[in-house]
Amino acid sequence: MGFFIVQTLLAPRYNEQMTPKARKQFAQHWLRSEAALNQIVAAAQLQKSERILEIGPGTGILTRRLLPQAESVVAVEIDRDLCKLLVQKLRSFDNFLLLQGDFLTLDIDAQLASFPAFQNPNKVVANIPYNITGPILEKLLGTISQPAADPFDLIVLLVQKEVAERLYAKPSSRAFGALSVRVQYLAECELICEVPAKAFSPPPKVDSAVVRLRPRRVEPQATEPKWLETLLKLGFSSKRKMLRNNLKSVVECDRLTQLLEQLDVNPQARAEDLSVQQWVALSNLLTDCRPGISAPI
Ligand SMILES: C[S@@+](CC[C@H](N)C(=O)[O-])C[C@H]1O[C@@H](n2cnc3c(N)ncnc32)[C@H](O)[C@@H]1O
Repeated sequence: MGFFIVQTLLAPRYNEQMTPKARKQFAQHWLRSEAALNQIVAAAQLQKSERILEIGPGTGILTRRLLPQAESVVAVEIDRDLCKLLVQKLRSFDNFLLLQGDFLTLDIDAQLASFPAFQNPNKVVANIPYNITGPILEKLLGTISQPAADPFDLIVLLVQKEVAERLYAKPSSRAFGALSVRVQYLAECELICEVPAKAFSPPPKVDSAVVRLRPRRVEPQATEPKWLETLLKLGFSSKRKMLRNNLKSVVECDRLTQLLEQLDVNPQARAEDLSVQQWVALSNLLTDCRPGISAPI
């Protein structure tokens, strides 16, 4: 068994040594740094029995390092011309499967139905296109109200540094925001290393960082996850305002003050001062404020 491309490709012939011109439309920046590649692979803590999903293999520079260390690698690449190149480059690996398509819309489980050796990848390792980081995170982790049914064991991603900072930010820090709460509700997040723009060709306008996400099997439980999502939207709607002002359409100031004190939170706190656990606790205490629920007598 070699590798498979789901759609038949007609593309220019590539010399394996040449690096294809990066296409802006697909946010292509080729990683050049051996040090960064080594850190990504080490962060994935691979076992030979593991199945990897890679998003955007590009020229295959990371894929080539993953293949000898895992049972299988399935990679999703949108650029048809690159798929042609990858097929040529990685033809000697029989544990590689290439799917051509848009990661965001591709039904990967359905595509893998006829390839048992590649089904149910348990880790994700990728240098992703930065322009779709949010939707990729959502597809991998799900949302607070709809977490991934069968979460990955580990996700290692190279992302824009500014996004990375938000993912692992601590409460009350500059970077802590609604994205931090949403993602940290679903996964433990840690910084592995920073990667300067010059580590890529062509260099992106921003620096990057490798992050490791460990999806939680038992997440901090919100009794009404949709309500928590609504509260986060309201709470972070105006970053400079105190939380009690941002939430005044759903709860009276006095009651919120009392609840915040009960949670050991300063009543003058802003949304970013609450930890994920405090957000969950607050939403659980405020379930009676949901639209359509009458206030307690
Ligand atoms: C930043 S480059 C990384 C390439 C390679 N992994 C590396 O480290 O050099 C992002 C890759 O994602 C691919 N890509 C962009 N949008 C995609 C999408 N929606 N689905 C799948 N792949 C996509 C690009 O074509 C490109 O190969």
